This record gives sequence, structure tokens and C-alpha cells, in this order.
Amino acid sequence: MGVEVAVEGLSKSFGAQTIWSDVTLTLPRGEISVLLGPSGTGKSVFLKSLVGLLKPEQGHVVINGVDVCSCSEHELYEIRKLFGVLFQDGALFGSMNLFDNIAFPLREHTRKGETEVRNVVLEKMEMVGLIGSETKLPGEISGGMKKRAGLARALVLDPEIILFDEPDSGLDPVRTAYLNQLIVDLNAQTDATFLIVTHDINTARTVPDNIGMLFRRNLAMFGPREVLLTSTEPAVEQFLNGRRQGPIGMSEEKDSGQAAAELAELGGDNGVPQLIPQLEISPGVPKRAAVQRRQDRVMANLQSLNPSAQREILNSLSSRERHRYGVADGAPAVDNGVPAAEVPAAEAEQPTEPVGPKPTPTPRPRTRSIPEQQPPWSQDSVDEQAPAGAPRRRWFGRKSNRGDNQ
Ligand SMILES: Nc1ncnc2c1ncn2[C@@H]1O[C@H](COP(=O)(O)OP(=O)(O)OP(=O)(O)O)[C@@H](O)[C@H]1O
Repeated sequence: MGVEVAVEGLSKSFGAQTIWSDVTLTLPRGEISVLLGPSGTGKSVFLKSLVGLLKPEQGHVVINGVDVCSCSEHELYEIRKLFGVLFQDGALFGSMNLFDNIAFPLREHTRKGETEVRNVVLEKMEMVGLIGSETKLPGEISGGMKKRAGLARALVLDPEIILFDEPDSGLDPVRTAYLNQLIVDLNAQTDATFLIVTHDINTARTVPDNIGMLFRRNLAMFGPREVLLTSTEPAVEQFLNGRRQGPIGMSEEKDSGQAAAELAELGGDNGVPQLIPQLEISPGVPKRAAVQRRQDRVMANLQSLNPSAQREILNSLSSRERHRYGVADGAPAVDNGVPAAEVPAAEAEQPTEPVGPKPTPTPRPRTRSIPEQQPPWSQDSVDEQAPAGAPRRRWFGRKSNRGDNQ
């Protein structure tokens, strides 16, 4: 069972160089989140800050009630046990075979005997499809196999949070597709909280439940995948389209005049690509428990999202789901052929958490509480389950309100 990671007002600098400031977001437990951003925007620094390898100057990273930024060494040691990390190159020891590489954390950090170590290692090797390669050395295997070996090693201590630093770097598109499927399947099997740093647009479009983007030393956005994937924010659009025109330059941000001129050249056709469905789990893999939790959360906070995201979310609901959330028939929806009225009560899925008490009204274009042009991060969304007087929890990150966002 994964745990939530709550990041609040986090700022990190190296000397005079501000990497990012005032980053606020929540990685919901058991969900898959992706962090995007141009090179050098501090994605790896962010991952290292979550595990306490780097110390931000301001802010908090709260996991199981412990603030990683200010806790004692002992508490940090305990918190780190919750993490599994897949480094870019797998970070395997070149002189050890795969079995010993994967067994390493068990031998270092547990008192398990060799029989138990063997059982755990083989179980994880099977999960990532490496059975039969136990005696191979890292130098004898492909990049994709190295990633999978690194992933097996990240899994051996049954982490509740798994961080992936560019899992797709150096892989061809087919291997990347296999790895992405493996990530989704592993999430279903472990229900751990996943955070993936990637530059791969296809990964960002198909794998996560939530997406965030670092830009200009801030968290530009963080929220359900539908929010970023329908965003018309120039930097987000440019990044997700992988094109030159826009505010992101070769090695630094362009000035606003140049970016505007380039966007004008596109003639207004900024081409927000169609939102494609998220990857399904492989046949035989247990359902992802996070899917229902996420849907409950997103539906409870629907009105805080931008209209395009709301439309996409409502469109993706099956008849049964519309019935579950009390979405009016007039709202757009994809019909799965089962009219809501015919769904027997006993068949309807039980919520994993209580669903918000108020039914979600059908959004009507241009009469919603959020004006079309108002970005979603300007709305502090509230956890529906929070009792009155409890601290407000920001499920969706927001852009810093400070300065000129440079
Ligand atoms: N330990 C450090 N000391 C000083 N500067 C650092 C340190 N670690 C990272 N940086 C700087 O922080 C900035 C962000 O680096 P980081 O590797 O996090 O970027 P990134 O977004 O992950 O980039 P990429 O996508 O290219 O991997 C860079 O300018 C880097 O030089």
C-alpha cells in the first residue's frame, strides 16, 4: 500500500542559483505521477529532495507525518526504507551478477537468510521478466534489461514509494513501450506511489494518473493527466508537442517577445493533440486499486479543473460511472452499452473511500465557477473528506503567485 507524499512550499538553490521555488503538490498514494520539464529545470534535484539526499532551504516534504526536510537522521533512515529508486542507468554494480545486484539491498538492510533472499530476488526477477538471467553480468545485457534489473532491485524491499529517474532514457520506442506497460502492471501489483521523471512524450501521455511540469524555476502545473494534456499553456503545449515554437529555448527560456512571435507564426493552430487513453493493465494482472481512488478524488474536485479537462473526464465516464457520481444524462459521456438504470446495485463497485457527499453537477460550458481563461492552479482545491476546520489539502499543484515567475 503506497503512501501519500505531500510537498509544501519547497525551494532549492545552489549558491546564487535558484533551481525552483515554492513547489507545492501532493503525490496521491498508489497513483502514478509524472514530472516533466525542460533539461536543467531541476527534476532530478526534486527527486533527491524527496528522499532527503538534498536539503531544500524552505518548505516541507511530509511522508507518514514526518517532514523529510527537518526530521532527525534516525527518522530519515526509517523514511528512506519506504523508497525504491530506479536510477537512469540502473546503477548496477558491474562486477556483480544480476542476482547479487538485486539481492544487495536485502543483504545490506535486512536480516533475511539466504533462502528467503533467494525467494524474494526470484519473485522480483519474475515480476520484471528477468528469470533465467540471474548469472549474467551488467556488461553482458542490453539497456532495457539493465533498467529491468534496476527496477527489480528497487522492488526488493517492498517500497511504498518508487521514484523513476528517466526510466526510458537510452531505450528504443519498443523497449520503452514494454517498460511503460511493466510500470503500469507493477503499480497494480504493488499499489505503491510512483513518481516518474521523463522526457518521453508518449510516456507522459499514456502512463500517469497525474502530471506536473517544472518551468522557469517553478512548478508550472500539477494535476490529473487530463489537465496538462488539454492545457493551452504555451510551455506545456510546446513541451507535449515537442516543437521549437514556444517559450522553451535551446538552453534557456526565450524572452516573451520571441516566444509570442513564434506562436503567432503557427497561425493560432497550436495543435493541442488529442487526449489518448491511459495504458490498461495487462491481462491477468490485478486491477489497479488507485484507479477507483483517483476517480473518486478527481470527481470530488471536478469543478476546480479547467473546462477542457472537465469535459474530457466526463466524456470518459461509462454509464455505470455516471450513475455512481450522479452525473446528469445531458453531460457528454462515452456509453459502454450498459444503461445506468440496469446496473444492479450489488454489481456496482464499492468505493474504496467515501465519495464526496455532494453530487457533481453537470458542468455547463461558460457558466462554471472557473472562467475559461483562469488556470487551474489558481484554485486551491480541497480534499472532500477533510472535516471542517482540518487543514486544507492541495491535491492539485499551483503556479507560484510570486514575482514574474522567472
Ligand atoms: N549537487 C549540485 N550542486 C550544484 N548544482 C547542482 C547540483 N545538482 C544539480 N545541480 C544543478 O541543478 C540544475 C538542475 O539539475 P537537474 O539534474 O535536477 O536537472 P534536470 O531537470 O533533471 O535535467 P535533465 O532533464 O537534463 O536530466 C542544473 O543546473 C545542475 O547543474
